[in-house]
Amino acid sequence: MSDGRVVVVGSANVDLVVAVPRHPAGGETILGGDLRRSPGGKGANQAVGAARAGGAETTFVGAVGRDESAELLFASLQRSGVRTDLVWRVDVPTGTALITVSPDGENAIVVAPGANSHLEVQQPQERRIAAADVVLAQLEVPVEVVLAAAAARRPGALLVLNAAPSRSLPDALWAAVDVLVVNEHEAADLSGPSGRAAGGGPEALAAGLLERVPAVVVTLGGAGSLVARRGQPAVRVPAFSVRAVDTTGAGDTYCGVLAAGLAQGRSLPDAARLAAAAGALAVTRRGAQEAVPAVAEVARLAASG
Ligand SMILES: Nc1ncnc2c1ncn2[C@@H]1O[C@H](COP(=O)(O)OP(=O)(O)OP(=O)(O)O)[C@@H](O)[C@H]1O
Repeated sequence: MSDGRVVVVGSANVDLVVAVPRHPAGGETILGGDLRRSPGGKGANQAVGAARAGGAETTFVGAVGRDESAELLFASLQRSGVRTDLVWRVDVPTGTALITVSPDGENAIVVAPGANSHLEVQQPQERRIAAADVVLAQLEVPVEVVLAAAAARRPGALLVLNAAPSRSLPDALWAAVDVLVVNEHEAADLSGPSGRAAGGGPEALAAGLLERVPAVVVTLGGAGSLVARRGQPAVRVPAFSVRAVDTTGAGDTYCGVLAAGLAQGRSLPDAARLAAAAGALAVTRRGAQEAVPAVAEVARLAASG
């Protein structure tokens, strides 16, 4: 099976995380624990997933500033084997997520998109996209960028869209998507009032979304995922049973490995099984990119299921 070529187009952020006894109220100052800085952003996380856990030849197309945060992101991407030669450097701070975590594990997050808002797809990026088997995108960068990436694909190459965070999609993007990956909330948001009223379960939501795209994957956390394709019965992909420590980044690891599997010529259900193994391993470790497992670990867990 070939390595497969994936181009991930999306966001890169540095996560600044502080544990707090409780979230502060407006106007209040509280003391928290030590500051943790870690590489994140859905695009960068998914690129690490595709390369490190999925084994695909992966290019990340994103934008960062000329600051220390950018260096942290480059180091993490490159450590995982992601090609970073087409990442834009702009005169705007690198995207930053300010995250406080309370003892019950609830996060409060403010994102400053910074450089992510300045991402562009120009000729060098278009050429790399034209050589890809799969283009993987999310919605933390301007939607015009996702459309430009979709337009640069060669015939037969797939656009996998992780429609997160939730926002409505323009018709041109609906028309370009080959595989839509959403969690249950995102599926309900994209389905609108009629989809939600149809009974609400993942099968019903996926059936509604199949009217707009040829294939849908609904991720269901510890309950696994659902793979639905037009004209075929939907397939439930069970989760692997693990001790969850930190669920951050499970969805991103899943998306990266799903894209890698498709680029390597696997069927959607087969790619989803590998993605489930990678997502399960990711929840056993803290952090986002730091928690992404290696290909061999994913293969071992997948073979045990
Ligand atoms: N607790 C868990 N145990 C085993 N597998 C899990 C667990 N949580 C997630 N996974 C795997 O990872 C996949 C993606 O997780 P999830 O559905 O939570 O994505 P998400 O909502 O996009 O997550 P997030 O944005 O928080 O990373 C699941 O479909 C499942 O296969």
